Amino acid sequence: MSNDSKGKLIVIEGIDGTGKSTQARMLAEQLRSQGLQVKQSFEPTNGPWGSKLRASATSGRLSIEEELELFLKDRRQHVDELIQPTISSGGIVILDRYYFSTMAYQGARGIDPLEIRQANESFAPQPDLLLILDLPVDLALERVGVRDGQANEFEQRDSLQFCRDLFLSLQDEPFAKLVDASRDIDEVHRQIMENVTV
Ligand SMILES: Nc1ncnc2c1ncn2[C@@H]1O[C@H](COP(=O)(O)OP(=O)(O)O)[C@@H](O)[C@H]1O
Ligand SMILES: Cc1cn([C@H]2C[C@H](O)[C@@H](COP(=O)(O)OP(=O)(O)O)O2)c(=O)[nH]c1=O
Repeated sequence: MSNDSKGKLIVIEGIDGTGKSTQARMLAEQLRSQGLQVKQSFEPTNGPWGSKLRASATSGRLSIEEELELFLKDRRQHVDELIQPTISSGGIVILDRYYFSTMAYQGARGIDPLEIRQANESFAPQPDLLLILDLPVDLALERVGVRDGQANEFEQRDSLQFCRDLFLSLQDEPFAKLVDASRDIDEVHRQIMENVTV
């Protein structure tokens, strides 16, 4: 589904620990300082389906079928209630994770990423800009480890490698930009701003 609304959808993707939340916050602040209407959001959301998914990350992983169904339900609600209304009214949405994470993380569990993409794009608008924050898995785990004390079910090394490779496979998409997330926070922000023409 192409995004032909007046506003802009900016998506930040990358494995856990690449700095998505940090950069999403800095980008939103920068664009708001330029007088733009910006909504920052993330997936899984804090809605009913997203909350169930978050709980499962530590209480015990759901079956791949249940997990995929919940991510699709969470995203449909997110598109209907926040994403589409905001960009249709000319606003900017900055997302910390979107359906590319589903392609990566549920792809790592054996579902065909292309099928996941097609299922999502039947209702979810493609982004105007996809920022892929790239970082070696070991470096990312070091950052997450420091923050969470231990990696959760989603953050096992081999599946993170699959996810990193999946994200990298998207860099040739017309809307994608690869960002070296190993640089310091301000340098990563500078790289991102180079790609965000308002
Ligand atoms: N460029 C960076 N260099 C070093 N540490 C970073 C950088 N960006 C973020 N961090 C730190 O790494 C951890 C994960 O950052 P976060 O933005 O939550 O990543 P994500 O949302 O991708 O999981 C946090 O402790 C954060 O302060
Ligand atoms: C959006 C999305 C996230 N996830 C996973 C990635 C995260 O490890 C986990 C929880 O997301 P999140 O709370 O955003 O973790 P983090 O802040 O570390 O990014 O959900 C999927 O498996 N599929 C998806 O479609």
